[in-house]
Amino acid sequence: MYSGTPLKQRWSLRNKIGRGGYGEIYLALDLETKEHVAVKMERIDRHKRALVLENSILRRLQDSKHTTKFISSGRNTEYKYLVMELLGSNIWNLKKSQPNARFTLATTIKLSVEMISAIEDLHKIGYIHRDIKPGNFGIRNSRRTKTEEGISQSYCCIFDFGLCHKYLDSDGNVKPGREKAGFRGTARYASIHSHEGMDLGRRDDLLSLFYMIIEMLNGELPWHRIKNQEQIYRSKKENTNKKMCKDLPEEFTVFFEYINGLKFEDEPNYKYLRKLLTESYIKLGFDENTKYDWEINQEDKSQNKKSQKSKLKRKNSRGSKQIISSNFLEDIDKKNEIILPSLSDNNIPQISIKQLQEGDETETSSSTMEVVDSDQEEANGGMESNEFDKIFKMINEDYSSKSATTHTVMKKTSCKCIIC
Ligand SMILES: Nc1ncnc2c1ncn2[C@@H]1O[C@H](COP(=O)(O)OP(=O)(O)OP(=O)(O)O)[C@@H](O)[C@H]1O
Repeated sequence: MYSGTPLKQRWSLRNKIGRGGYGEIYLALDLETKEHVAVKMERIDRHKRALVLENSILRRLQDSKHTTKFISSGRNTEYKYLVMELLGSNIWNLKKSQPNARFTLATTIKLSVEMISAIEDLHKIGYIHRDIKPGNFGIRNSRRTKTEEGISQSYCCIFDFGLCHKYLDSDGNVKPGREKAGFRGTARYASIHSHEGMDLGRRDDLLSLFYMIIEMLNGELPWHRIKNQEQIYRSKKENTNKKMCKDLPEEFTVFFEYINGLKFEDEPNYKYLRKLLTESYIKLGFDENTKYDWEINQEDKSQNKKSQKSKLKRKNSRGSKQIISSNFLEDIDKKNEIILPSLSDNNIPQISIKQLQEGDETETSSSTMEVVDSDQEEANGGMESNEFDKIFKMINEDYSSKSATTHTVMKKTSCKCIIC
């Protein structure tokens, strides 16, 4: 774990918010702007140099609304680092926080449409992702725009480009598929082609997305509890699209059949796929004002808080002694507090930083790539979702009291409190 001085005298690292196959991600405070950012760190002695590839791809993707904003990159004596926009929760954590750990059809379709755009943007710059999974998509909490198909978007972002592969040659042609390629990605979401050692193409990112769609809707995939890669493969073969799409609108079957019919070199018709899902969305009676599940839950919670607060006010004004359930009195439970460090940071020692060069990119070769297991944590960037919840809750609290330099106090569980 990094415990050094602020990077480039500017980014002061706080909590770890993610860890993965090759790096660790920290919440950091930009001492100049006082904004929170995300910093991905990779040890300098790591020979696979995934962060260099990630840095290069992220810079090239800056015209896309579906990825994080690049802020800076560099290295010190021990680490390479990449500073980027901080997103909210990733999709895995959001899904886990919903009742039965699943999304409604409306949310799943909306997210899927955005994910198709995110994947398309990456493909357009000549790369395939090869590790499409819920832990690699996050939500940007800013205003939304509409897609060509009329659905609101610009909300869901893709990240983690460390396993990307360039599928176009320098003339912009699709490179011929390699006869034999090793397994790539995360077993739970990997396409059958990946299990079979075939070279991966654009279709495989979409096939992984299809598994994600089923998981978002059902909460789990049929092979959810299987760890062994070979058994996961067998389960994927047994659970045909017909079985998995059984209770879903017919557009999902059409979606699967289309991507399943793509050949290695085929360019997917992303617009067609978005249109299919949007049609199903409209048929089901949803429209652009339909909210994401977590927005509805948040609204419910804040409505509850408001009504409880006003009830409390009324009762207090009558001068009575009350025992209340204190979900909303989160900031006074000293027994369960988490301390968010002060926003002010003085004493910043000097540190020498060398910027990464734009062309300093490496394409991770198949022989050196890592196989990522389908472990639950792996779907989520290596962190338990409750760890994320605490941290992102802290950030929200922090923003609401940003001018203060004192500590923000939060509670972990609900309590009872006597109000006099
Ligand atoms: N910009 C960001 N804002 C907020 N959270 C982020 C950001 N980037 C990454 N994370 C969090 O960190 C987790 C791990 O990030 P990322 O997938 O980039 O790391 P990794 O080392 O490549 O992981 P893996 O090996 O699991 O793919 C993500 O799931 C996400 O929750």
